[in-house]
Amino acid sequence: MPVMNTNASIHTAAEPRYMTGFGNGFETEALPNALPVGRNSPQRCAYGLYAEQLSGSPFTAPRSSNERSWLYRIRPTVRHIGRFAPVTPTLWRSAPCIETEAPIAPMRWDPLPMPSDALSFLDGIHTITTAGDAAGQTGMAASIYFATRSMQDEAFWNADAEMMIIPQHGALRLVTEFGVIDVTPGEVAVVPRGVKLRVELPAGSVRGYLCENYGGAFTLPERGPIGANCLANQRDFMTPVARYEDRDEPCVVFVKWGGRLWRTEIGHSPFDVVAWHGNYAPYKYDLRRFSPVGPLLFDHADPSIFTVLTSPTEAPGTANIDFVIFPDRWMVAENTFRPPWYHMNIMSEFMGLIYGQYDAKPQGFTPGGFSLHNQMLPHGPDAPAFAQASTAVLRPHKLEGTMAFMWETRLPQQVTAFAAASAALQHDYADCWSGLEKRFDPTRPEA
Ligand SMILES: O=C(O)Cc1cc(O)ccc1O
Ligand SMILES: [Fe+2]
Repeated sequence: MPVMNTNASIHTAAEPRYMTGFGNGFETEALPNALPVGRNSPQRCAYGLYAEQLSGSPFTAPRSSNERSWLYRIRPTVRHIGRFAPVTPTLWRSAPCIETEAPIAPMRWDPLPMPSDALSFLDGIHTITTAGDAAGQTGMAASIYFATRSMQDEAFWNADAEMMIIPQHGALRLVTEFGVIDVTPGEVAVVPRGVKLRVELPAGSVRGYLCENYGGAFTLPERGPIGANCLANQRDFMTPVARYEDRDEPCVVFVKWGGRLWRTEIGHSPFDVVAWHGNYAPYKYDLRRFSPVGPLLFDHADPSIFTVLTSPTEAPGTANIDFVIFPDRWMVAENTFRPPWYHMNIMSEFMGLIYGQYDAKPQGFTPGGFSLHNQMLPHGPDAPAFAQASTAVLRPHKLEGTMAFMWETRLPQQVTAFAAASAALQHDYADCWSGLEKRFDPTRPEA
């Protein structure tokens, strides 16, 4: 049965409504019988709507990765564009972007302060790292976003990337062609490539993390021996019901295409989809619904056990991006150094902290901050974390009120000039390990 949403108002004040599931063939209509039954392209669509397909994968992609939706809209998207003009570049960058010769090192930044000037979500994207090549559909960009004003009579779509938005401070209302999504810190939203959106701020200024995924669309990881349940469960993903605006007022449409931002002006709202069906649609997920599975007796498992979503590559098990979280969980392993081990990794790791404290870095990694542990560069718990974890009496212990995340990519990440020159860069980051003195004593095998 199609999900009915008869609220055809242009206003977005009403609470959004969602359908649940991941990658379903959803159906939703904001007016009764707006969706054609049993076919995609009738000779004439109901209500004088136009039918349009949005393809997220090549037509011929295997069924498991084939993504497309059918949209029934007031005007086809070809009528949502005029002549495009380039926008004066902001601090938003795309790969490839090699603009600094900053020496290789583990890097960490304090939270960037909230700007005081009027910034929309688009104005306030500050890119920190890029990897791969947007045109080659490989790699990613990690940015911090700020916004101090809602987008109004403005819309945009990202032709270069799927976007994962992780609010860290403040709520966002994402008005999309497919419907409206509200997200707050603790939740994440994913907007597929090509989907138009407007970002509103229902409760004031915001800050958060933005991942642009140039590669394969985020999907759920394989579950292997874990079986059918736990980790991120399909039913906890939420996709909005159809909602449209029938509004003939001027609107500026921005498009991120070819690593540049373009703008065009039209005379109506592009959020004019009255009904849609398909499996290519935006969604949100509450990270607190993730059911962690971990070592129940001894040792520290690889962080891949906490993968929420993965962007695959052609190479099995080799992600373009793994989106991994470190949520509340019990630590129970016996005779174990419980925090992450010291390591070097062929993948490169961008980390952020949404709230709380991260066990490997009790100091210096604060909510809103971020770090980069690039390909094959060493890192691990700081000296205070080592001292604590290697001497603690090991009882079951709950890590509570914490939510760190990692975007881990197979590719090296390039730091932008903005990030390299930022006053928030911690030049003394490496000092957090300087207390790890030589402890070796060949006469004391018992340590
Ligand atoms: O470096 C980090 O803090 C992230 C991380 C966590 C973990 O538990 C194991 C490996 C890893 O890279
Ligand atoms: Fe790591």
